[in-house]
Amino acid sequence: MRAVHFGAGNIGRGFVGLLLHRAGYEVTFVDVNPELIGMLQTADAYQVREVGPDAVVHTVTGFTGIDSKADPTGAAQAVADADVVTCAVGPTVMRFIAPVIREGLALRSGDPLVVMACENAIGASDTLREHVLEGAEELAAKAVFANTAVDRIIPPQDPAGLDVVVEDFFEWSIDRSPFAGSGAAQPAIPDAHFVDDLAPFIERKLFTVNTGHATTAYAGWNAGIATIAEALEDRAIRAAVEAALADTSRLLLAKFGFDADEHAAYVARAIERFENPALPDTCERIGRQPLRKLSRHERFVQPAVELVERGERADGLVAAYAAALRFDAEGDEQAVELQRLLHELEPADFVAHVSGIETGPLAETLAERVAAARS
Ligand SMILES: NC(=O)c1ccc[n+]([C@@H]2O[C@H](COP(=O)([O-])OP(=O)(O)OC[C@H]3O[C@@H](n4cnc5c(N)ncnc54)[C@H](O)[C@@H]3O)[C@@H](O)[C@H]2O)c1
Ligand SMILES: O=P(O)(O)OC[C@@H](O)[C@@H](O)[C@H](O)[C@H](O)CO
Repeated sequence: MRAVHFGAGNIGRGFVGLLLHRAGYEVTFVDVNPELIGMLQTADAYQVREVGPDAVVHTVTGFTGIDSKADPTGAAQAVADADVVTCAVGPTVMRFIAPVIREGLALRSGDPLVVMACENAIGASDTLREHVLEGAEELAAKAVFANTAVDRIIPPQDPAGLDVVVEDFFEWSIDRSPFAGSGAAQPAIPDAHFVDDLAPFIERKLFTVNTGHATTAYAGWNAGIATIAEALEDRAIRAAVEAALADTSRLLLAKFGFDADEHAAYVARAIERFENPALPDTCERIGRQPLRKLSRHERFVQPAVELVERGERADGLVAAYAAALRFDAEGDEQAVELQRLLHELEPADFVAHVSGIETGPLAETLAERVAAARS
């Protein structure tokens, strides 16, 4: 069985590539980083080293790499020949891999290709599908796109090698509904979890792990703290994280009917995972791409909108949004753009442009926070 995975970074090598290898796939990693691809082409194996109480060291073999910038035709042919295509390139990068997948589908014959985006975003595979089929609707029957939710904290790695250090926790939930009647079999990936309805899984993950993570990161950054674990030692920061997660918990319990105790345990486990002392993760990585994180369907604004629609307050999320406005990491293009927009746009225009809310009490509250962050 052959898999092509776009994005040979942390999640690519340390999570999706590993689970596909364990499922028996030969994995071709496609990336645009020539050094990384060179290592993937010459190495026979790399290790995924878990840290934590249930830690295991995994050895991944049977892979290769293709640089899609240098060899777009080779990458498209690999897609054409694959059983499964996955990606973990970042939600904003999916549109750049779409032409390669489109070209691969055009070359393909036989069963429909299974495509699964493994990004932190609701409906990422649907978004990828739109990009792939743009101007090429005739290819629609050649692929089945299934949404997924991926969860494993993987901090920045040593770029000189392929080995990856990861937490021992992982969860890969995949929507099984697109496979029914599609002509493509549900892939056999024993470490993944196929579900009939992905919404509770992706929303619980994004609005707990990622909301809590981002709240910690922005508060930590503003306090001059480098790591997530250190930030959580600060009582005020921990209280801010708890307030944001109290908001999302109210929403998730009301929306999906989760058991309250089980959800409280899920939240507590997420915070424990952030604190893992063996896995130093930075406020800069977790805060990366703040414009994406402040956008309409992301970890702060989406749950806040839904709470307000239900007649509830979202003060913890609003405070986290306000903290994010001060994220000014110099090496992060979106942080630079955020600071430009913050100072050039009127507050209400900033909220409309960045977060997609134009009117109503939440728009007004967020605009007040934007005005405060400008001064
Ligand atoms: N790291 C984590 O803890 C974690 C956990 C769950 C989900 N995710 C999600 O996984 C995705 C990837 O995150 P990551 O941490 O692995 O990032 P990363 O930066 O480590 O890896 C991304 C890789 O994509 C490659 N890339 C960029 N443009 C490309 C293109 N046009 N074609 C092919 N490859 C390209 C980069 O060179 C890089 O190797 C994101 O959506 C992220 O939100 C990350
Ligand atoms: O990847 P992002 O930028 O969407 O979010 C940063 C982190 O919160 C994220 O990578 C987590 O580590 C991950 O989602 C855990 O599963």
